[in-house]
Amino acid sequence: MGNKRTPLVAGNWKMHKTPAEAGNFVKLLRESVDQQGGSVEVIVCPPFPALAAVASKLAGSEIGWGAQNMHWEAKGAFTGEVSAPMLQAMGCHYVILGHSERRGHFGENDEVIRKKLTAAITCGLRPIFCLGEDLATREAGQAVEHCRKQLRAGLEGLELNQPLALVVAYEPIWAIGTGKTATAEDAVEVISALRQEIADMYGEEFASIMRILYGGSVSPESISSFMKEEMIDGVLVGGASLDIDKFTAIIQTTAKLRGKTA
Ligand SMILES: O=C(CO)COP(=O)(O)O
Repeated sequence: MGNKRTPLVAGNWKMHKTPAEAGNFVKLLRESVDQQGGSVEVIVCPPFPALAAVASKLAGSEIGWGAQNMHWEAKGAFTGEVSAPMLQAMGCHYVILGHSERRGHFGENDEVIRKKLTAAITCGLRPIFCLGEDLATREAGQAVEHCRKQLRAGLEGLELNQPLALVVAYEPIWAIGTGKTATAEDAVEVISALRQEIADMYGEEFASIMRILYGGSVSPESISSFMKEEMIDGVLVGGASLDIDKFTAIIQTTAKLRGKTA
């Protein structure tokens, strides 16, 4: 029974780890979680300077990697930025877009995020499109509507040829880095609404295949409550993905509860 979606465990390292630290980490990760036959998809998203080290240590492994941001133009006079073709040339499969830290600290709005999503997909990168409400919005009972709106705003006019080209991550802002996770029920409520929205935009079949993750203070202790819910297709992990034991434990619990056998 259940759905056919392969669970995804993604580590967002944010602004952590030098190239040497990142290389050592993924070497250990490879030793402990590679060779599961793709029952769980695992990726890490290091900062830009560590991408080359990660790519070289993970070459030929089942573990993938992605970036945390990109510009929407392919090239040009944009000091300090990197583009989708550059990330693709580094072997990135994924790019995190729309993260609340980009929205909050760097002023990224729906229009910017939409342009980035389009550029990434056009280039063959899979965006992990993050969205989520702040505490005031949740307390006002507006969480579901807020997230639906963010999803629609990001995807407006976006052509998707296939549902695996995009991953959505529900990350309530009040749960990020706070040690306070949403309950699995909270996450299921929002994620079900997002899946319905995807069905309205792209059709039921699309919505049954596209993956929607939860993120926000995910830990070895909380992972099983999320992975018991068929509606949640994996997790986007911040702090706990920096620690090899914690990240490995999260992956192993996900494999145990939800791993797909080929
Ligand atoms: O922002 C996050 C992942 O993108 C979540 O971070 P934490 O797991 O540290 O709360």
